[in-house]
Amino acid sequence: MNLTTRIFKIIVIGDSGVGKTCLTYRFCAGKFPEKTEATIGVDFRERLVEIDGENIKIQLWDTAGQERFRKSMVQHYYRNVHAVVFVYDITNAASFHSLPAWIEECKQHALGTEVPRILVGNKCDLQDSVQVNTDLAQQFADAHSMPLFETSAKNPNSQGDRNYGNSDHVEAIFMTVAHKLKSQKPLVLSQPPEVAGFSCLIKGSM
Ligand SMILES: Nc1nc2c(ncn2[C@@H]2O[C@H](COP(=O)(O)OP(=O)(O)OP(=O)(O)O)[C@@H](O)[C@H]2O)c(=O)[nH]1
Repeated sequence: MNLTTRIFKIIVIGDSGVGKTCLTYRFCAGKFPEKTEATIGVDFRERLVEIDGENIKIQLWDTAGQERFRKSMVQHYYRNVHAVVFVYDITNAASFHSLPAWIEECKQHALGTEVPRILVGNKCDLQDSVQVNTDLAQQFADAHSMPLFETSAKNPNSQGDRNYGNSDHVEAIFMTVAHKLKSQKPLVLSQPPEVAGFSCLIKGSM
């Protein structure tokens, strides 16, 4: 019997308002939060999943998009990171144009190229307000060797131009990252098993 639980630390970064809190909440709590406030420092959510008979704890570090709320915490985000999720808002071109700066921040904190990265375009339910088309985002993703996912934390079943037909797409995105990490060589962090299911720390305002 396997008594250890591997922990995967995944940081979620991108401009303020792109939906990082909503995406992480969707994955950990299974729903869209009724109300969110700007993240201060970092919020931390986690969910226990089982992959191929092994317990995996997926820790999502929801980082503040606003510079003034990041400064003091930023060093902590980047310690022992297993994967990075870059998020932009498909209805906000500026959030897409900020991506190089977020990639640079990772580089500044010595995140190696071996750390898997994915790109997520959020808010696909708002198809009438698209400012970043899929082809442009795909070119960027290809140039940085990242897979691209377009989704909606609000309605993960939203039908967009392409790729959005899968049910609970947000779930599939984070599980894809977890599967990728599991297939890599064993990681050092482990801890005794906890109660089955998931636990989730959420902001007081929700
Ligand atoms: N329509 C729509 N709105 C969304 C979606 N995801 C988030 N939002 C809204 O976008 C706003 C910002 O969402 P947050 O999740 O707080 O954004 P954030 O990236 O965590 O922002 P910071 O904490 O400031 O970095 C909120 O009003 C959400 O309700 C989505 O998929 N669709």
